[in-house]
Amino acid sequence: MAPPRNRAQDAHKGKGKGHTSREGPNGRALLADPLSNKGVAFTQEERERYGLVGVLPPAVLSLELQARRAWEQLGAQGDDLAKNVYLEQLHDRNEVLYYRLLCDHLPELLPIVYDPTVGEAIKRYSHEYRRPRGVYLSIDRPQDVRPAFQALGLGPDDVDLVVATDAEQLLGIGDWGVGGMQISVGKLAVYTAAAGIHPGRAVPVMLDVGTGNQALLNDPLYVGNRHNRVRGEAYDSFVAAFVEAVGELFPHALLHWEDFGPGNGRRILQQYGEKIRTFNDDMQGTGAITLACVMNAARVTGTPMRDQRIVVFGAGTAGVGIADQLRDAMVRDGLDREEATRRIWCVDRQGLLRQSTEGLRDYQQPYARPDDEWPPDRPADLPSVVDRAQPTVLVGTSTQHGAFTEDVVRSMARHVDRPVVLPLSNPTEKIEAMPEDVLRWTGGKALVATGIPVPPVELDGTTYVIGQANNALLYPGLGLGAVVARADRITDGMLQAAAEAVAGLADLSQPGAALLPEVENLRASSAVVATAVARRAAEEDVARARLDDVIQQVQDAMWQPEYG
Ligand SMILES: NC(=O)c1ccc[n+]([C@@H]2O[C@H](COP(=O)([O-])OP(=O)(O)OC[C@H]3O[C@@H](n4cnc5c(N)ncnc54)[C@H](O)[C@@H]3O)[C@@H](O)[C@H]2O)c1
Ligand SMILES: O=C(O)C[C@H](O)C(=O)O
Ligand SMILES: [Mg+2]
Repeated sequence: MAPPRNRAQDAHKGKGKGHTSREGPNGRALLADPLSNKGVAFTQEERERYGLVGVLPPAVLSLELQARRAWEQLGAQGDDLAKNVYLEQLHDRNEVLYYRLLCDHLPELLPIVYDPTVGEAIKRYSHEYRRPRGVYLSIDRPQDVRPAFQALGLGPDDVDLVVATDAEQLLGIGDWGVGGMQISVGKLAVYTAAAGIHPGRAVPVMLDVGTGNQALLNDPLYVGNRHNRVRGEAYDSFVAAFVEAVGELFPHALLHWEDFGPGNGRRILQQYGEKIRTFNDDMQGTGAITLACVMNAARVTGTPMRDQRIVVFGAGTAGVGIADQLRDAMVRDGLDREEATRRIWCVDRQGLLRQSTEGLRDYQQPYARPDDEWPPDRPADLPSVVDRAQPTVLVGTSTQHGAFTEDVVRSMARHVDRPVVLPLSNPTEKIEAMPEDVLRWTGGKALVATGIPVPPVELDGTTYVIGQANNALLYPGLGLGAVVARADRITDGMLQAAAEAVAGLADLSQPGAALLPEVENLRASSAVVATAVARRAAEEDVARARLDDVIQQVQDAMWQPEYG
């Protein structure tokens, strides 16, 4: 898994001696190459060898001291968006230093490079724009898809991972066109910080098919395609050209789809999911992390999976992805598919989804309740559904801030002793309820996890740690496991193995314990998840790599933010 054109890493592996300009940039060009740049950490010998004499101030600093300086500079930034911009600039200058900072301060910096600040960075993309990062593909120039990847100068064995978005449904903030590049970049940063995916072997991609966001179309500074979203056949053949180019040029790469609209996202997965190494993070990653959460809640409450009653509010990409995985888990716990489906109530804009509901989408259909069970004249809004269905678990993937009102949560708590409340919408301004409120309304009885990071809540002498039910706790390990195993596909079994591994890492012994492992331990937990995923791939016969010592192979595959 040698990195392409990365002098710092080559040197680490003892291949760094005698480099000439033929093998990589020298002089000032070397400082401009973020994967090779060490800045003032270049030793005197390296400065002489690489044509850096007189280019740098004389002192040689260690990575630790550079990280201390960067941390100081970061602290001087005015707000979280400024911190995000600062970190992205560092990312563009010196990747080892960037990841060193990220790995050393994951709980503090994940919210800056990822959710929730990444939402702000997406919205401000064209205004904060400084440098490009990743591959931008335009639907107006499908002939450029292949040359754009070829221009990376990478060979067939050089890429492990491609993260792509078309930016139609970014987090809960909707369509932000080319600004969506920041979600591909942010997801990859998490892959590297959390699971050691090599930053030089991962490619963020923006599939610019236009935008329906009028404000962007009217903004003279907007740097994306200035037309409405293209749909239909042209869209599908653009996506097909992308999949084909990646498959041919980088045959071992895992293809991760992020923040597509529900129609396209599901269709793409149906088309390619069985054929290539690919997954949709919002449907499958979110489904699996939520399953981990519910499995642990079931441990705490003592209510087995098959007895759960689940209300999903917001039956879109994430909501139905979650419903699917919870249903399958109930089936594994002894129910038949029909019984399991009947234990899930999906509520969307139209209220409870019923067979007669107008505008039902195909992926919602399996969860539509029979009309004789819920007559058309019965109220079907969230409070009525909660009141009648008496759920043990309430999932929020609606983007509706405050939708889990005091009434709804109290009504749930009237029927179950320990209600499981999961307001998963991101970023902060979209969350269905804040954990502090949910805990207060239920006298500390609720088990809560959220998509965004939330500080612990103190209530009546107990500290409630809020697990972050964000796919970031799952997809890095899933991806690393698939890469190590060289899995042909991402199977349901691999997702299930990832969910079980994450669930098993949470310490549920204390009152107020989080339902999920702490972000602080994400690197260690991603390795455990990757090991479980790779093993399952081998069991299911989709692993192409020989896995003699999976634990060691996972460790060996994890890139460390260190200079060579
Ligand atoms: N925590 C996580 O890991 C995670 C992962 C994926 C998505 N999410 C969050 O989930 C939310 C939804 O994302 P998505 O990709 O599924 O989007 P989506 O557009 O596919 O789905 C949202 C659904 O909510 C419905 N909805 C909108 N307004 C509603 C209302 N007033 N009442 C009921 N339903 C309503 C929409 O009709 C749609 O079906 C976002 O905020 C996203 O950040 C969280
Ligand atoms: O990106 C995240 O933070 C989680 C999820 O993929 C989302 O779309 O909200
Ligand atoms: Mg997403």
